[in-house]
Amino acid sequence: MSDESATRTVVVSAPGKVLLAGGYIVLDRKHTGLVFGLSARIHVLAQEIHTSAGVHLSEIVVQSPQFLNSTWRFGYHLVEDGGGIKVTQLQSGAPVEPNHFVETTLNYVLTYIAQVDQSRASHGFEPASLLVLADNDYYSKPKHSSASDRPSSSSSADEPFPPISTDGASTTASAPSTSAPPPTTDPAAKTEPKPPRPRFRHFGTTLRHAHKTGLGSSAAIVTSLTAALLSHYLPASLFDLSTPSSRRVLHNLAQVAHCSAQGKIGSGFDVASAVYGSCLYRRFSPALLARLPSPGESGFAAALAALVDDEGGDLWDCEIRKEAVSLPPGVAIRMCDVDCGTQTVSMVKKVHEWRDKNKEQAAETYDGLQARVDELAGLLREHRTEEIWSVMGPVRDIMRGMGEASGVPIEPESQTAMLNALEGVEGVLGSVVPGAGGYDAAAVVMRDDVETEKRVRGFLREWSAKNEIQVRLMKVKGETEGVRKEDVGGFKLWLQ
Ligand SMILES: Nc1ncnc2c1ncn2[C@@H]1O[C@H](COP(=O)(O)OP(=O)(O)OP(=O)(O)O)[C@@H](O)[C@H]1O
Ligand SMILES: C[C@@](O)(CCOP(=O)(O)O)CC(=O)O
Repeated sequence: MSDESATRTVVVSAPGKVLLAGGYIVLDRKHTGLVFGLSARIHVLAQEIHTSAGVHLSEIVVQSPQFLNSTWRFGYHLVEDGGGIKVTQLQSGAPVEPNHFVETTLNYVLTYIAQVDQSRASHGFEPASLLVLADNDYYSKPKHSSASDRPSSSSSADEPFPPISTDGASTTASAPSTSAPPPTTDPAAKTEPKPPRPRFRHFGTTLRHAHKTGLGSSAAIVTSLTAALLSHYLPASLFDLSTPSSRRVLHNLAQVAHCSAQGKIGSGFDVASAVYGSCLYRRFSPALLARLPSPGESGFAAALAALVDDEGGDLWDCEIRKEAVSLPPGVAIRMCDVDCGTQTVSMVKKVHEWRDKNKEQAAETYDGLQARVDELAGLLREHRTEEIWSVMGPVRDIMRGMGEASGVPIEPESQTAMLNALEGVEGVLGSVVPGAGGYDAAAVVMRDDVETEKRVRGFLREWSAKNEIQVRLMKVKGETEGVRKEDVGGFKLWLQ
């Protein structure tokens, strides 16, 4: 690797999220939500593609080597009338399902880069490879994972999956997946020590069929992909992730791209926490995005850059209060995966229908929940550990009430039964079905010690057996840090 390309190789990671309190109300600018970042991160490694002498490539390749059939190749072109850069997914060989979040992010970020770095227009974008590596907790465990947790020989050979070393890092770059040993049924193999769990597991399925746990994978990937592209293509004088102004650019650009990919239905709390980590969040005015042309439309590039740069500082009216949020020492936020997942969009639609038909009751409920959000943030910030239960219980009651009134399973009965019992375990301080509720992973606020963890694991094991379901305590913990640059050295076995 030349010195020049080494400096352009970058790894960025962004955290997942848990909206501990404030689901639904945070969609309204009148209200706020209490969101924690999570230790589960999505990493994006950006590097140049080296071609043989005389070979000219103009491609951006995004790969998620933990999933089958997850290599997306894009061509790109400049659209006339200031329509920006548009990417087109290239198909070669077996058809690959589009990745809407990745494609949309490329359209927005490449357009922004071309607009702010005018010198680039003359030579376009050098080909680049972007590798997405998600911490294992973003998806439920595959039911029949092989002993090695690596792809079987049936996975596509164009999906590099380096062999795993004992520390979870891979040992060679771009080794075809066929190098993984096939699953064995030899009974003698049972006596062999279990191979170490890889840091980035192969899920043995396509992304579409993966069971997500609800940690905010789309916001984390849009944010880390945006940051990786900006860091890779722009000189440090125009983008430096360690500066507040560049973080603001990243936040604004990732919000716009994520909102567009999501169909403008979210409050943006997940992107805010992917960038800034834990915070008390008030959303931006939805009108902010209303005037922005779509990618490819006349004037899109200039309007996007003006919106993202916000030179006057008066466009983005969201509030991200980091100082309002912390965790008492010795207390952790943990997550319990119930291996189901939830359709947030249809739940939001139904809750809004109820809110619009029952204005008074809804306003009372929303105000009641807001009071609890503020109280809970205050208790945690002031380290009043013994009082946590006294606010988390009422948060659950209000969420359950809102679910019953609107006919939405915000806290489904099965979750109610489990959380009630779980709250009886010594060391558990409170629990909640976070965010929109439903069957995403439940959040548990508990003492951060091995004894409590043992008791909680034991409880979940028994609960799973008794109820013939699969509930498990995930490794992930609440943490405060947002997006960050990672040491490329830790990923060198994924380098090309
Ligand atoms: N590892 C990955 N590689 C590439 N794209 C990914 C990856 N993980 C998630 N995505 C993108 O994010 C989409 C999932 O977004 P979705 O909003 O449904 O989930 P989520 O953000 O995890 O949900 P929630 O907000 O409930 O946690 C996928 O369809 C894909 O476009
Ligand atoms: C319902 C909502 O307020 C929270 C959704 O949270 P989650 O994706 O279920 O963690 C929607 C939003 O704020 O984007």
